[in-house]
Amino acid sequence: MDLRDEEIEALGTQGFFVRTAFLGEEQARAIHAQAQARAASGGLRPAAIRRGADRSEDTAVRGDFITWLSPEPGSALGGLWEAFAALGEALSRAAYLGLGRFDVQLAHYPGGGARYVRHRDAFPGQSNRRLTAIYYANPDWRPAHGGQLRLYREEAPLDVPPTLDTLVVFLSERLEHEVMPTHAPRLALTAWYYGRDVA
Ligand SMILES: O=C(O)CCC(=O)C(=O)O
Ligand SMILES: [Fe+2]
Repeated sequence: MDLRDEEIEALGTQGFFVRTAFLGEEQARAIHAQAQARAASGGLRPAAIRRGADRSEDTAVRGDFITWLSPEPGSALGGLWEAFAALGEALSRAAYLGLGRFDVQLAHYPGGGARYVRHRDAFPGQSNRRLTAIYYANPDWRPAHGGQLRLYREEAPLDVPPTLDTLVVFLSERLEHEVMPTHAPRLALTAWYYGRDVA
């Protein structure tokens, strides 16, 4: 996969970049269909948050339902997995991030105002999550559906709508972000990449 110079530069200066039309419409729709079927199968669980040492669920903080994926060669989600792998390799080469393995989560926000309050995905010294890559699988997303990803960069925050085939990449320790209240079902597939020094 090819990274653009401006994407590598934006990652360094702003801590993120956004690419629309990442895989193309046909592949994106197939990913949507498979993700949607997984969400409808009832296999997703309320996401947990950490409060001190405890794992707890608090839908006011985080209202999505999640599952962790495994590679499924030959399927649409398997194709996305491969694209995440290629992205990690390209970023390691181009941006010297030294990325190793990654986990992939499917998250479904059911609508009804479900959100995820402002947070960071990693804290220096506490976690080895280095990079977050989020891929959205929502055809026909409209402004009235809300659910933007709000990125707290140095200037005024940037709102990214979770439209089909949009990819957002950011440094996990650096960028605070938030999922604005969603008023329609919203699907996101997120890869978290770890540093190479972790087994
Ligand atoms: O779905 C999104 O846009 C972001 C979700 C998020 O921030 C997270 O799961 O950590
Ligand atoms: Fe996050």
